[in-house]
Amino acid sequence: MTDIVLHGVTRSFRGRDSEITALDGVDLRIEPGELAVIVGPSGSGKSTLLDLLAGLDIPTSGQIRIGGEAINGPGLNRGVVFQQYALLPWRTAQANVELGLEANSASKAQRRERAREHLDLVGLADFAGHYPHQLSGGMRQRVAIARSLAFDPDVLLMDEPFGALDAQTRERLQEQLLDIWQRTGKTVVFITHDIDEAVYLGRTVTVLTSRPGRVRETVEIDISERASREDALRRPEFAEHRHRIWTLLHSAPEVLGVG
Ligand SMILES: Nc1ncnc2c1ncn2[C@@H]1O[C@H](COP(=O)(O)OP(=O)(O)OP(=O)(O)O)[C@@H](O)[C@H]1O
Repeated sequence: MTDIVLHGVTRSFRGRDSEITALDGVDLRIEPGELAVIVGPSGSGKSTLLDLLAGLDIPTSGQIRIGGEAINGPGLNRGVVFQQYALLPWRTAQANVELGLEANSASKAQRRERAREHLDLVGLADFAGHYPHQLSGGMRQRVAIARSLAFDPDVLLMDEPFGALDAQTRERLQEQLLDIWQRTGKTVVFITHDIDEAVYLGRTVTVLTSRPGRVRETVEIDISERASREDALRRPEFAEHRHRIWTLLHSAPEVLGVG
């Protein structure tokens, strides 16, 4: 299991006549095997943070270490799932999952077997031969998750992965993600706008301030004995955490109109 450490991470973008600081001095530690949720107002640098973790972008200053190693680019120790499915339309679900395995040295038969296993893990074993246009939005996103898990990354990075889905599908996938997380023990970083989703999924929820994004607070989500979703949502701790995060988000300067 792998930890993630951000130390003084700043990312600025040069605009036409000014500089935009998306993230400013972010310090964060995510424990090995943790499901860490990041929330923040629009423009607080959540996607920028995920791109930096994925190695798709590099910080202007500061350092990111994953499993003790400095991040300087993309790597097979990290799987990424974006809001849009990013599946290749001309490949079947099976072939899309195999795609993630083509970069490592597995044989064709091994790739086929691993892709099957992971389609099974997301409940899509019967849809292996279907093309993306034959699948619902939720199914496509499950294929994308299977693809990211198939090459067995240490860390799963998810940028609003359920944001484009209807409420019922979203709830089903949240439950499936918790199940996969418990079964695989991966370190997961999950970005969302949705406070209920954050509290339901997160074992920690880190709240960012509005631009420039800084860590406002990391809230430990401590909900005992979650027998089911309904049970978790009914607990007084759920309401307390929800209220705490709502308050942290809404006391941001942007919302008060003073920043
Ligand atoms: N490549 C870029 N060039 C210039 N500015 C950028 C670039 N990428 C992000 N930004 C700016 O950085 C800030 C943070 O953007 P980012 O997309 O990370 O925020 P976010 O919290 O993910 O927002 P949202 O919740 O709306 O998706 C924004 O002001 C955005 O305009």
